[in-house]
Amino acid sequence: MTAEIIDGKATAAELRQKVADVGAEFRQKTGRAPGLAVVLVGEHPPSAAYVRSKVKATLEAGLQSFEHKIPAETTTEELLALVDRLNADPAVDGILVQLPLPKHVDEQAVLTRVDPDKDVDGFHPVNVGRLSIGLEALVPCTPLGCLKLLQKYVGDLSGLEAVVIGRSNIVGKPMAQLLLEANCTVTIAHSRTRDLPEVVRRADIVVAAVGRPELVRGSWIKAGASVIDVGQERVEQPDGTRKLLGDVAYAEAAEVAGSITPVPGGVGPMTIACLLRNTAVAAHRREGLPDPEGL
Ligand SMILES: Nc1nc2c(c(=O)[nH]1)N[C@@H](CN(C=O)c1ccc(C(=O)N[C@@H](CCC(=O)O)C(=O)O)cc1)CN2
Repeated sequence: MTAEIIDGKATAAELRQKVADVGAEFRQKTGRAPGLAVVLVGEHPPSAAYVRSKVKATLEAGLQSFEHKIPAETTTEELLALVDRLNADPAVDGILVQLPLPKHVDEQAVLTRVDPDKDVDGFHPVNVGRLSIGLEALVPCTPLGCLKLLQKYVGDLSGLEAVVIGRSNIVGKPMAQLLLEANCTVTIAHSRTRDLPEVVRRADIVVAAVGRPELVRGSWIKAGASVIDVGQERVEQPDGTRKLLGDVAYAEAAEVAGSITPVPGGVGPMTIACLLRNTAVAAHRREGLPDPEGL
């Protein structure tokens, strides 16, 4: 079998266009565009690149962008004071603090200071709790993007066996919650899981979010399964070039799977599209408008 390639780039472009349409309608109703504030602390090159992409995508969708680039030496207290100002700013519907933060900053204190109604990353304990009991919440962008890809390419997920590899707060845990909400039978596997290949072999859906390049081999994949690869790491090749690799050995897995995300061009673009989606949703809720349809 040769797997269908799950096109995250095209799916993200469709979602971004929908956000642009919804944003234009919102502007007509309220006289302003939904606004997203992005905070970058320091100059970690990959984070700076992600923030540039987020700002560009925000402006292309016709949303308002507020960019705050602050020095790496910024203290937790100074960052909390900035978050307080953004919480109080009526033009800001969404706040995103780019991770990772410098080591001296209390990350949990910062994420917990963001107004849960503006928490477009879905990392605030209120949103984490709401997601876990099936209430309306702002949901983390990467797992939401994975779910949208699965719903588009697989359809109804009800009753399917899903294995999520990785238990991070940003991807693994919320991904498992979303799959459970979609009526999958969910296993969360991690570094202490015994016989990981055997656990993965029973999955109809595999989400690999473990940060270990090409850990998941083709021989682990059940024929016809859908494989979502969240990993991305630049790995030096024998010829000295650096290649972006996912957590799944793509060529091997694509011979067995029913569908699979590439790296790049799979999950990554969906993360940014879902950020815009969450900003549009947050703006509607803050204005007391019904959630926009089709997002
Ligand atoms: N506050 C947050 N910080 C971080 C998040 C997050 O969701 N919120 N996620 C990651 C990084 N990230 C967004 O911030 C992100 C990662 C990757 C991509 C992406 O489009 N990747 C491309 C490949 C890019 C390349 O060539 O290097 C792809 O997969 O096609 C977008 C966003 C950590 N921090």
